[in-house]
Amino acid sequence: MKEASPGYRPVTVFVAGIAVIALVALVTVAVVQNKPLPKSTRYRYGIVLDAGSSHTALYVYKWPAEKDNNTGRVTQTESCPGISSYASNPQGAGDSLRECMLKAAKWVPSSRHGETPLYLGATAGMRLLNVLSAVEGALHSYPFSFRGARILSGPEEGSFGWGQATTGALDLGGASTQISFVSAHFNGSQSPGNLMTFRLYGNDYDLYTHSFLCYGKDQALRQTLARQTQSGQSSVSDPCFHPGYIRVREYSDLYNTPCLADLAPRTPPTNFTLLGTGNFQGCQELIKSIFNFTQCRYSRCSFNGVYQPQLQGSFEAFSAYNYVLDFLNLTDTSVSLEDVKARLREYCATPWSLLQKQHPTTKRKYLAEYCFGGTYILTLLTEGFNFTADTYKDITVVRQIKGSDAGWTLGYMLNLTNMIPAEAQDTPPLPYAGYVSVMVVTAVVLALILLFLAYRLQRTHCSKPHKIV
Ligand SMILES: Nc1ccn([C@@H]2O[C@H](COP(=O)(O)OP(=O)(O)O)[C@@H](O)[C@H]2O)c(=O)n1
Ligand SMILES: [Ca+2]
Repeated sequence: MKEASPGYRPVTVFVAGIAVIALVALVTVAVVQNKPLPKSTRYRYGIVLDAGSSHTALYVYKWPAEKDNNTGRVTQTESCPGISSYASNPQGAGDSLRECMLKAAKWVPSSRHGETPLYLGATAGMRLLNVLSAVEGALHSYPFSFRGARILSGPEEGSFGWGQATTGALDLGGASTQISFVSAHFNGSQSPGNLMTFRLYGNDYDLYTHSFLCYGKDQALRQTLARQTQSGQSSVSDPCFHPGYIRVREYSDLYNTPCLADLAPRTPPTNFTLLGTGNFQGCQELIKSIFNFTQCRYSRCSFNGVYQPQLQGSFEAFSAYNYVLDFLNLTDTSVSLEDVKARLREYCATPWSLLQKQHPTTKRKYLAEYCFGGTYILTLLTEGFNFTADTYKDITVVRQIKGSDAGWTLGYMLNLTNMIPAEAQDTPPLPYAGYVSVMVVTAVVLALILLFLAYRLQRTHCSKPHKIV
């Protein structure tokens, strides 16, 4: 009997060869071919300027380049001066955004500048077209893809700030305030002007939304001052300011707003002296006087004859709701309305001199107005929007919604870049890491099977007794 030859059979060599080639090929494809994009181009960016009544805010958004539907993370924000204050100096309005825009140019990788959309949306009191056109000119000079500056309508301002079907949005700005929510009792037939319809992820939504111009925090305050100066008083005792607060204000300055058009006394003195008395109750009465509750031609109204369906679901409150309630330690809405009132009663009565000592770093203008702000918020929510002791708990005060700064800017950008998905998404593609893992595991398993097969073939070949021919 002749000993079996120790050499490999060609079929064994062939199978083992295939195994090695398969392994190398698959790992190569997985690792080399599907290399992630270089860091600087892995993301896309979008910039939105929110030209509000009190300041302009810049938001830089960032999302993975392969997934336009995965938008929504705000990466940087910056506050620039308000462009409305440049009404008489349009050139200055454009220049005022320079610092903000230079920061944006640093934050967005330069290879992405040219394709990064840049939008400016102006809200509420910003109907100053000459300023807007100057700003447009200035924004064209940056390396981004500028897509225009425009004024948002009230419904747009309200509805783009709304993000989740079950959660309403409450936005309190300086010039206007917005309320938006989905209500089973609303289909637009009662009041078509308050209806915004959306198709999102395969569902249709009928959103109720209303923007109250002149009922933002600053314009509401001016309205209360107007109530107290209608006969050209030279001194005013204002319950919404702290005891000991005293300030001389100019009539021309106070009445220099469309919200108080035709209300200015005919021959007022130049100035009036504002004296704080720090009385919550009195402040609330004064604030109530700027709302009209008497006329309503619908089944139900909020105020000023504006239709509002029954409140429904939870709410997220942001902007000045957040600034003011955060300062007053009142963002916890599980605190009862009675306790909120007690806190405001005590806070408004705090002497101005003491308050300044307690908060040396807070901007004086803001500090002086938190008593008014808190009282206004409480009154707007309960008397205006009809929140009750019970439904007040449904409000969450937020700075951010789902990781993005709360507000209308993200919705505005997604809408203008056609990135709001109307239909439900297909199963999402495998992320890069998942893809590589699947490829490597498949390759290794395949190679192991083939190597095992080769080994078995070789063994059968060696152990089988060879026939002697
Ligand atoms: N840190 C801040 C910023 C703004 N505010 C006030 O919050 C209100 C809304 O500010 P905003 O800039 O969101 O208003 P708009 O510019 O959108 O009209 C204004 O009355 C500001 O004076 C504040 O109390 N604390
Ligand atoms: Ca705003």
